[in-house]
Amino acid sequence: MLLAIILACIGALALLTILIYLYRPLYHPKYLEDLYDCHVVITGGSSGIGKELARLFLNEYGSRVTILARNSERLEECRRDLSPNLSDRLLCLSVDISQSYEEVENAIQHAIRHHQDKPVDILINSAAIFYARPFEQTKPEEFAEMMRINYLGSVYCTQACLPSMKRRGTGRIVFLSSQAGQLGVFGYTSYCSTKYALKGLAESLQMELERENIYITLVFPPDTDTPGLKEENKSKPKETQMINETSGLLSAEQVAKKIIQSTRKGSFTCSYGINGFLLTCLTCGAQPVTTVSEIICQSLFIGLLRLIMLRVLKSFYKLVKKAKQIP
Ligand SMILES: NC(=O)C1=CN([C@@H]2O[C@H](COP(=O)(O)OP(=O)(O)OC[C@H]3O[C@@H](n4cnc5c(N)ncnc54)[C@H](OP(=O)(O)O)[C@@H]3O)[C@@H](O)[C@H]2O)C=CC1
Ligand SMILES: CCCCCCCCCCCCCCCC(=O)[C@@H](N)CO
Repeated sequence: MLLAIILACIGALALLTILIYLYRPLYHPKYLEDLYDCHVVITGGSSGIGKELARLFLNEYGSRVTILARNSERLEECRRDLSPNLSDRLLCLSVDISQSYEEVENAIQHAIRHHQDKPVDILINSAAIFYARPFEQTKPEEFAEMMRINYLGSVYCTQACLPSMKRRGTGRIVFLSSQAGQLGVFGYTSYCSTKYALKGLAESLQMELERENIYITLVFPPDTDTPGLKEENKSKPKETQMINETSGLLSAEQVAKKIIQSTRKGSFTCSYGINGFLLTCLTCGAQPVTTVSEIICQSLFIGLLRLIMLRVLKSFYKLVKKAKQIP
């Protein structure tokens, strides 16, 4: 009996070794050791997660930072907060990333000139708008606006930064998706779609850019304590609130720190907490992998995770039904 168990274990180990050999990670990004003097462009860097990222890059790593956002007053306030001594390492530019590609391109060119012709090393697409609202209460133009900012804005910024990355054969591009970019949630018909769109963009783009040594990170945070979330909470349907609560609430600093870590590693995905980890494992589909542990978790657990997810989903459907009865 004992012998049979030992043999089975050895067999399983051998099989696993062969599998690991056959299924090596798709690519091996080089770890970004030195962030000092790196030029980091952060869209939506005047608030929330983007602002926290700007703070960390500036103060912890000594990087050069360019922030793009619309509201000039908020940008000015952000400049005073992050760089009270008016360092020229921080450039804040007022631009709407969703309006015209030319405008975005001019802003990026301006930023490169400002930072002593340093091309963009890291682009972080954090700018977005979001609110939770039932489908029928969302106007058609609101769907268009959200897609323009959250999706097209990220496309424009990426296109404007890419040529200089390609020329040098190095670069990192980050897209802020959300756990709501991994599953549909009550009240997020417009928002989820924009975040799902980023997944298609990121996967296709990584296939084009891996040979150029440019790596993409797709980030899936749960609710994060930011001015954007406070605004969203003012009119959030209780169904959305209850579903989101199951994944907890993080601080912008927690989210930003892990984004920097994952970007340095060049990981394709960046997720948070146990729910985030399981959700990312479950929804990996045809995403690229960069580590053996991802391959093992995904191949061993997806079936089981699907069963768990169906239970979770059932509880969400129940909760939504119940909520209709509560005035
Ligand atoms: N907070 C959360 O719970 C979660 C957030 N996320 C994602 O993380 C990212 C950051 O979120 P968060 O920090 O909460 O957001 P905030 O609402 O706090 O900040 C959004 C930033 O984007 C900028 N922005 C919005 N529209 C435009 C535009 N058209 N052009 C340029 N800049 C724009 C805003 O500045 P201005 O208005 O002045 O232009 C602001 O700086 C978003 O992509 C969001 O979807 C993901 C999961 C959870
Ligand atoms: C098998 C694994 C089980 C996993 C459980 C899944 C729980 C999902 C909760 C969904 C939370 C969505 C948060 C969106 C936050 C966001 O993007 C907004 N705050 C921005 O507006």
